[in-house]
Amino acid sequence: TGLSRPQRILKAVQKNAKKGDPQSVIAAIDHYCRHKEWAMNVGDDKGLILDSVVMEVNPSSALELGTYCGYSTVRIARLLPAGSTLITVEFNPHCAVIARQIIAYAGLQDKVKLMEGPSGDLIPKIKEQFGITSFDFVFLDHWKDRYVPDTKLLEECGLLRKGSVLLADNVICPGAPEYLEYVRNNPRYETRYFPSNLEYTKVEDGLEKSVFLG
Ligand SMILES: O=C(NC/C=C/[C@H]1O[C@@H](n2cnc3cncnc32)[C@H](O)[C@@H]1O)c1cc([N+](=O)[O-])cc(O)c1O
Ligand SMILES: [Mg+2]
Repeated sequence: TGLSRPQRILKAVQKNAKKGDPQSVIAAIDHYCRHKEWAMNVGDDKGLILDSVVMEVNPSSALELGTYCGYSTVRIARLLPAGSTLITVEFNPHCAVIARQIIAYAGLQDKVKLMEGPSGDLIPKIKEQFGITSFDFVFLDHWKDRYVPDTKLLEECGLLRKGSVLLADNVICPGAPEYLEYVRNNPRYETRYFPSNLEYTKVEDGLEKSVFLG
């Protein structure tokens, strides 16, 4: 059979982006997914909101749940200060192998640690494995029914501190209703919705930014 969608996205990067230039990698994926073949990257419109929150937080330690092809991994890692680390979690080995190549093509492999496996199993291992005490920033973009259990797990594992910022993709489309219920009715979070559109479409979607109050 032919190439998979992640493989076609990697090919578009190798063909159209400049090695070591994260912005050109982002532009190559956005162009391919807008004009050739849709894919579930956070995309350029919501990506600008992601960028602004990452720049505001300026995290030393960041976590991404759901790497997919590494598009948002590149978006986040390119903005991290020197010496910072982004841990990204992906359980599909085929996606992981593509994401590693896209992250390396952007020249960001020294800032990113990709953990292969299910978030529910890996989150409890992060402290011991990476010596991380807590995350300044977390981007949730994996299966939408995992947002609540993994947020609770991050709390239980002591990986959130007063001021940690959670940013969740797709809270409108495909939707994460339980997650919105959880953070909006929880005195331990200060939460705000950033309206936008589903990647590469005119469909309404947005990001929910939630600050953990400790
Ligand atoms: O379904 C969506 N995202 C799910 C993302 C899934 C990605 O995260 C991994 N994953 C999942 N649970 C995991 C647990 N642990 C590790 N990796 C995990 C999956 O292997 C996949 O690579 C989605 C759908 C649309 N859409 O319009 O339909 C738009 C979007 O922006 C989306 O993000
Ligand atoms: Mg998404």
